[in-house]
Amino acid sequence: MAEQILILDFGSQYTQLIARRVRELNVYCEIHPFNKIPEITSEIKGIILSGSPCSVRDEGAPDLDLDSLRGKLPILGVCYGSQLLALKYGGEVLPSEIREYGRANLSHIDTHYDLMKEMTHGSQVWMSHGDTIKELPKGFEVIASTSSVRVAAFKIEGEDTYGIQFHPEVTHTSEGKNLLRNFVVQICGCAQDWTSDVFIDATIADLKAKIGTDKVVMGLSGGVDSSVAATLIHRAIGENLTCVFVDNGLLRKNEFEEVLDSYKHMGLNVIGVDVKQQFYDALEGLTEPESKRKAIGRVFIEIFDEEAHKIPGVKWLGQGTIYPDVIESVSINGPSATIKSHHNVGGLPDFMKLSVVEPLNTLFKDEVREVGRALEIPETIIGRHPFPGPGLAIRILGDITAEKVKTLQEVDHIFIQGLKDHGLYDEVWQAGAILLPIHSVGVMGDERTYEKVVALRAVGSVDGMTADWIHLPYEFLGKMSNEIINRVKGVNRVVYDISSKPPATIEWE
Ligand SMILES: Nc1ncnc2c1ncn2[C@@H]1O[C@H](COP(=O)(O)OP(=O)(O)OP(=O)(O)O)[C@@H](O)[C@H]1O
Ligand SMILES: O=c1[nH]c(=O)c2[nH+]cn([C@@H]3O[C@H](COP(=O)(O)O)[C@@H](O)[C@H]3O)c2[nH]1
Ligand SMILES: NC(=O)CC[C@H](N)C(=O)O
Ligand SMILES: [Mg+2]
Repeated sequence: MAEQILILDFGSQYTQLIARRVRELNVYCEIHPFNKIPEITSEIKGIILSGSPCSVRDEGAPDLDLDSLRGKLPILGVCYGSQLLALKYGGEVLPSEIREYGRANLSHIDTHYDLMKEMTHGSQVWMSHGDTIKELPKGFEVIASTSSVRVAAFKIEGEDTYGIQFHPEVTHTSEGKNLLRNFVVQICGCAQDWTSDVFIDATIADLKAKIGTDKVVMGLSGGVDSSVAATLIHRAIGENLTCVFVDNGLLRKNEFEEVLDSYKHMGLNVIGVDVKQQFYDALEGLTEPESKRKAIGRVFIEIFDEEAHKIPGVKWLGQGTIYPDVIESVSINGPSATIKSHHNVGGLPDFMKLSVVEPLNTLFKDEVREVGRALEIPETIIGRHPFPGPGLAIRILGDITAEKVKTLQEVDHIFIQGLKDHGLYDEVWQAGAILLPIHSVGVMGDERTYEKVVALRAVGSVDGMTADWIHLPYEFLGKMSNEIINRVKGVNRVVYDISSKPPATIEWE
């Protein structure tokens, strides 16, 4: 892989944003936990120390061996990272009188320093801290201040080590991108040549070297991630790739046929397997969300294993795993709390004697889409809303039956088609319908009804990590409600989900 910036994570909610901003500068970067620092190879051009929910004054606060890094390559400490630098070398960090959260303005900037080049007086910055650097160690110079924070930025004399109290990665810091560019390009000397094309060439070469003449079997879902991953593997090894598209009985209306058809035009070798009943049997009677997810994950693996055995010489299982899936499973204190078990993360069971190949496990969703477009994958696939592997099973609250799936497929179809017909589909990052396990009373044609409730959900997001509900036009929502209640038997009430993530999640289970 090309030159890169290493981001050491102390657990800040903004660490992923730092990575995104650096990549937007066409510079590759990776996030690693502060206590699992990788080998510092010559490809690493600089280090960013992230913020943290911890205080440097806490007993057992996250710490690392800065002596082994300082002076060897450029370092930028952000918030906690800067406080750690100050404290460890003899400075003083104290609780600030007021917890500084929100907008502030740089009242003093020393633009002689590379980090501060082209930053303007009064520039808005985003603060989020409870501690403040009262005294800097000897040899540390203040290079920017706000009216209430004297040490808003510092540099260590004679080396490219910097600290900033504010968060350049947050868009509320109006010149944050300029500051990060100063660090990554001026100070670290990165060439800004990391593009989709570079990624594609390097990945194909890497896949060729790794897989050689072995055979690969891969689960293909019609979604963006697996389609892009399969195309990359196909470019690398051609006919030695076999894709398997599983009809788990939890797909959307007509999806199995439509997706198989769209892959025909892409030259991929795709086998469709109809194993609906196997999934329904495994799900029978299960109501608890995690039990449902685990059962689905298990059957998926069984099916892939069966299919792999049908192809002589298969050594690899291809997966469409992307970077957020990986980050979520390696937090700084070991694996983070399991919020939802994604069925494709966590390794394969022992009985599967296959190695895993995941060409997209360093990319964010929007980057995957960019790569897909560069590979000229049809927009009908690249522009698709994400759809979870466990499918409608996590949108049917309670137990799963074929009849409930049928009902939800009809509702989902009306909603998604409605979004397309009204030019709203591309305004929305992901949308779907949820079948609730409750009945409510209605009246239809003078008759009392006692039928099911569905919820509609449409969110905006960049990478699914955070999301906001979309303000769909009332007229549109009204129309959808009418159509659903009139056309789908057994549904007499429609509600719209107005929760953002966090504190809710996109899927209900
Ligand atoms: N119906 C399916 N048949 C075969 N493999 C599947 C199926 N559903 C999911 N998978 C596998 O599980 C992986 C994870 O699914 P996930 O939904 O996260 O990604 P995706 O479907 O490729 O993309 P998207 O997030 O855009 O839907 C996929 O990359 C694919 O390898
Ligand atoms: O392939 C998948 N397997 C899963 O188990 C899974 N769970 C959630 N999702 C998708 O991930 C994104 C974030 O979802 P949540 O906010 O519900 O966690 C949303 O895009 C969800 O649709 C999944 N995708
Ligand atoms: N955002 C941060 O890194 C905050 C650092 C530390 N927890 C503080 O409150 O000052
Ligand atoms: Mg999917």
